[in-house]
Amino acid sequence: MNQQASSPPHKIIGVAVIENNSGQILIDRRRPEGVMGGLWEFPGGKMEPGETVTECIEREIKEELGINIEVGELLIIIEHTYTHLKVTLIVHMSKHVSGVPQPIECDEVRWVHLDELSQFEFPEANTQIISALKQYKALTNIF
Ligand SMILES: Nc1nc2c([nH]c(=O)n2[C@H]2C[C@H](O)[C@@H](COP(=O)(O)OP(=O)(O)OP(=O)(O)O)O2)c(=O)[nH]1
Ligand SMILES: [Mg+2]
Repeated sequence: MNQQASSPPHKIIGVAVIENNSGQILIDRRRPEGVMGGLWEFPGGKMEPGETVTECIEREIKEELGINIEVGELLIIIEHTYTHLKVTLIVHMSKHVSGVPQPIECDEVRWVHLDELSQFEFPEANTQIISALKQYKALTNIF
C-alpha cells in the first residue's frame, strides 16, 4: 500500500468560539447523519483555497448560522487524528456582532455558559479546545 492510500484525509478547519455580551458561548449540534452525527461543536468549517483563517471563519459562520461576528485572537491550534480522518482545528476567539443564530446547516444552536459545556457531548478533539478556553477565561478575568 502506498502512503497516499494508507493515510486518512486531512481537513483544515477554521473554528470560532463566539461570545455574546452576556459572556455566553455559541455551540451547535451536528446533524444526526454523517461524521460525528449528533455531537455538539463550536461552529466552523473547511478552509477554501486562497482564503485566510479569519475569512474562512467569517464565511462559515454566516453560511451556517446567518450571523455576523468579529474574529479575534487565536486560542489554540489542534491536530487530531480520528479513525478515518485527520483534522487541524484553528480556533479563534470571536465576538457576536449581529443577527440571531439560525440552525441553517446543523440541528440546533445554543448559547451556553462556560461551566455548562461539560453537559454536552463534543468530539474527542474538543477536550483540548475546552481546557484552553477555560484557561483563557481564567486569565482574562484576572487581567
Ligand atoms: N466545526 C467544528 N468541527 C469540529 C470540531 N471538533 C471536531 O473534531 N471537528 C471536526 C468535525 C469535522 O470532521 C470537521 C469539521 O468539518 P466540516 O464541518 O467542514 O465538515 P463536515 O465533516 O461536517 O462535512 P463536509 O463539509 O466534509 O461534508 O472537524 C468543532 O468544535 N467544530
Ligand atoms: Mg461545519
